[in-house]
Amino acid sequence: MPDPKARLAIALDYPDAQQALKLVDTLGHTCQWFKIGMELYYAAGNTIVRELRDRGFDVFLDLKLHDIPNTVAGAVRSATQAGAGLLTIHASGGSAMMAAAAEAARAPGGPRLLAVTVLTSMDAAQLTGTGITVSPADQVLRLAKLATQSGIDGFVCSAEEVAAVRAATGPDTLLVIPGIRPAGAALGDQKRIATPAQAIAAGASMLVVGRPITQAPDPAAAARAILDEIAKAEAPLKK
Ligand SMILES: O=c1ccn([C@@H]2O[C@H](COP(=O)(O)O)[C@@H](O)[C@H]2O)c(=O)[nH]1
Repeated sequence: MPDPKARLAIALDYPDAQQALKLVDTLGHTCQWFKIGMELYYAAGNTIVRELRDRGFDVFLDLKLHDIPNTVAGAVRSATQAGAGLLTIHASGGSAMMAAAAEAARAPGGPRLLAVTVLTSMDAAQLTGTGITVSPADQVLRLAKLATQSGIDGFVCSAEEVAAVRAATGPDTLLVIPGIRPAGAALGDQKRIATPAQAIAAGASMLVVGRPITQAPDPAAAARAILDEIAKAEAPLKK
């Protein structure tokens, strides 16, 4: 059975490195992957990426790049220098942007690229408001196929779409799933959600969890409970 630690990324959504590292220290080596999003990266840049790498952790840089191809390729090269293992771009940036990012990521030490399809905070009504009148599931599949053709390694989608994306893109595709809420957890701004067990059973490769851990009274216990849930959900798939 794969180590459940390899299947969980903790979202360090903090305004500065000090608060982020306090949580990292609280968790000890319960977890292996930490996700740095825009809030922390704009405050602490590549310094926090290197700090986590120096402590022996893997870093998922969730910058959701979305710009013209030349600019995104340059951003991928900058992220490569910091040593991030995973980096996100927005699939809605289009095939030329994704192909330029994929080419830049092929440099030695480059990150695996994940294309964000439809944000898990969006439901059908919000998607329609942006002018996209197909369902979130259809839009996720459309963008996943486009990203695959553009040379992208994996996708970010919700647990609601993961089985369909897995069927369309194959067993080796990296499918990373945020919007994870253990039973009874507050939804916050997330709309397309699932429990850790549901997401793993549906075919997720890796789960992203932020507030259910970072805002828990005992973050290390919350992380351990999610790792246990992942391990139990994995077991039936291995029979
Ligand atoms: O579609 C997406 C893409 C990225 N995210 C990020 O994941 C975490 C989720 O945090 P929670 O506190 O567990 O809701 C956060 O950093 C988002 O930027 C996402 O939620 N949905």
